[in-house]
Amino acid sequence: MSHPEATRSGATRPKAVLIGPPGSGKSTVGAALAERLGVALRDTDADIEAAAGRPISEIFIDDGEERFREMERAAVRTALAEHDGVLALGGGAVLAAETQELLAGHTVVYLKVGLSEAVKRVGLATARPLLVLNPRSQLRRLLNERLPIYERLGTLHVDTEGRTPEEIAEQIVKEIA
Ligand SMILES: Nc1ncnc2c1ncn2[C@@H]1O[C@H](COP(=O)(O)OP(=O)(O)OP(=O)(O)O)[C@@H](O)[C@H]1O
Ligand SMILES: O=C(O)C1=C[C@@H](O)[C@@H](O)[C@H](O)C1
Ligand SMILES: [Mg+2]
Repeated sequence: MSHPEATRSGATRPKAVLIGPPGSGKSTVGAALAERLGVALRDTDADIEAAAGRPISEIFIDDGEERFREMERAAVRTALAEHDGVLALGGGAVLAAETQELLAGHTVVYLKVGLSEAVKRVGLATARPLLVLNPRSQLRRLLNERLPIYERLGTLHVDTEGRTPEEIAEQIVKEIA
C-alpha cells in the first residue's frame, strides 16, 4: 500500500538543497548550479519576502526574529515539497529542529567558508539584519553556533574559498550525478 507521505516526498524533490552561513555563496553558487542543471533556482529568503511583501530586514524590525523564523520554517516546508530544481535556504534556516528533520533524505550541499572570507564577502551590507552592527563578531558567533549543524546536515561538503562559483557548481554537478 502506498503511503501518502512516501508518495509526496518521492515525487518532487530538489536536485540539491544549499546550506551554509551568510556569504558562503548559496545564492551565487545556486544560480550557477541551476543554470548547469537546466533547472530553476528557488531561494527561501526570496519566498519569504514575496509572501510578506517586505524585505527581510523590515520583517526583522517590524515583527522580530522569532516571527521571521516561523515564516522561514513554513517557507522551507513548502519549497521542499514543491520544488524540483535547486533550493537555497536562508543561512539560519537549519537552526529549526523541524527543518533539520525535513532535510533527512535530501541531497544537502554545505558550502564552507571561513570567518575572514565570509566577512570580506558580506562586507557592510545592511541587507543582512543579523550582521548590521558588527559583521565580524556576529559572523563569528553564527559560525560557532552553526558549524556543527551544517556539518551534520550536509551530505556533501564543498570548499568555496579561492574558487569561482562556476568551479564550485561544476564540482557539485559531478558529485551529485
Ligand atoms: N566562490 C566565491 N568567491 C568569491 N566571492 C563569492 C563566491 N561566492 C559568492 N561570492 C560573493 O559573496 C557575496 C555573498 O554571496 P551570496 O549572496 O551568494 O551568499 P549567500 O550564502 O546567499 O548569503 P545569505 O545567507 O546572506 O543569503 C556576493 O557578493 C557574491 O558575489
Ligand atoms: O544567517 C541568518 O540567520 C540569516 C541569513 C539570511 O539568509 C536571511 O535568512 C536572514 O537575514 C537571516
Ligand atoms: Mg543568499
